[in-house]
Amino acid sequence: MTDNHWLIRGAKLLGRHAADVRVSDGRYAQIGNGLAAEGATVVDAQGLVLLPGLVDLHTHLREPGREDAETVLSGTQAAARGGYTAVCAMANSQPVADTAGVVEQVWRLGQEAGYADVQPIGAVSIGLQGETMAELGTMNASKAHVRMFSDDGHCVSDPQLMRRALEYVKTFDGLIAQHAEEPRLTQGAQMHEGELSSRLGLAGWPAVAEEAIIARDVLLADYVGSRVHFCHVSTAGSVDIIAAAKRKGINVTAEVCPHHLLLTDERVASYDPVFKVNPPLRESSDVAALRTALAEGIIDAVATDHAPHAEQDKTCEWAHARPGMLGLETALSITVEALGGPDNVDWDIVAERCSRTPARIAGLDDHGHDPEVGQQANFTLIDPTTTWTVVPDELSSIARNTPFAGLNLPCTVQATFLRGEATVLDGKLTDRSQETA
Ligand SMILES: NC(=O)N[C@@H](CC(=O)O)C(=O)O
Ligand SMILES: [Zn+2]
Ligand SMILES: [Zn+2]
Repeated sequence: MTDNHWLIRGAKLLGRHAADVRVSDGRYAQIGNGLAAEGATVVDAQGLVLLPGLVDLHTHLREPGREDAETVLSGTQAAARGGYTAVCAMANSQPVADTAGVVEQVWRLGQEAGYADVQPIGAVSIGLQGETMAELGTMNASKAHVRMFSDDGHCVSDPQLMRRALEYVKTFDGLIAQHAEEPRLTQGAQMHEGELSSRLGLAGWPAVAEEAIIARDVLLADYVGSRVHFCHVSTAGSVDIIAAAKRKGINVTAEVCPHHLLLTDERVASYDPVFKVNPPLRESSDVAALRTALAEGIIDAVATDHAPHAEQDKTCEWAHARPGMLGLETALSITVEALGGPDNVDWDIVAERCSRTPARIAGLDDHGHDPEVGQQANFTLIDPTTTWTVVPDELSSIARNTPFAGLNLPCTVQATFLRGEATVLDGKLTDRSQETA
């Protein structure tokens, strides 16, 4: 059923004043008080907070290649339930998204599913091998309009390749999203290197392996005059380097993941591989520094690094388990928690870090806008007064590897609208199969 006219009644826009919002033919049509229903479907949004639809800079959708862990459909359904209207899909699929063909396929699958816009990220190097630059220009010129490139899962560790890639993307105002991990410093690494790794006898992944690459790439971005974005920043030392770079006016941006804002390496003591992730869970001093940096804007955005893994790749011995955890359906709740909880959070900062800024970084012009007549109606409605318990089997993702199982979290997503159509209503996915035939 197509429903083109909606009246959202009484939502608190950006958590501030309540207003009625009329949505017609995909766009905001009227914003005011006491608007008449006039044939529109009415959504009672009293007490709900309206935010621009969230935008994820870092999602692993696993299609093509590992549809047993996630598909574009299941991943974007998880996104919609998490309040997202757009996700950037990482390139480490099988085959790797290193050609126009693969990025166009992923883009089209997103459009067909109809739950969130999928913006493919292209690989920097062919096959993520870190040797030969992929055809960035061809991917940019394709229907998928790729502007962001990343070898995520791997670091672009060769400084010459990184330099050339930065030079190349500069020609079309693109950017490189770096997974900062000096591979020589993390060989065999199983967890954060610190007091606990020594005690548990697990090989360490030192903070300096991340910080050394971030420092190098800040210098390269400055030298080349191009843009670098740092994925999943996890240490206090990285925050210091990024802050210094920004003070100098160097064009760098950074994201932090919800799990790094909430969890520490102490979880590893359970040897439950659900807590294994790259970069690893760090120390409480890192968590504190990341929270402050996010609140202050030194870290620009929250990104999920949603990394679904099939049961057999996660429910095994720690050393053999794949790194990565689910994120899309829990990110908003954890961000609110990390920014002071539902009673104290500044919703404008949530909108900035989870929607406006990531949309700007990714170049998604129709996303990340506050309600304004004429803009595309991409938004989400959040109930800040409710809490929910994370039950893995109730998530929309195919995979089950959430590190937050059993946790009681603030805020529920009541509805999400993509281009003026509900993808989630009353907390449940809508049927989108008619929309996209
Ligand atoms: N974060 C992870 O631990 N894993 C990611 C890759 C990555 O983001 O580096 C994955 O693709 O599973
Ligand atoms: Zn990564
Ligand atoms: Zn990732």
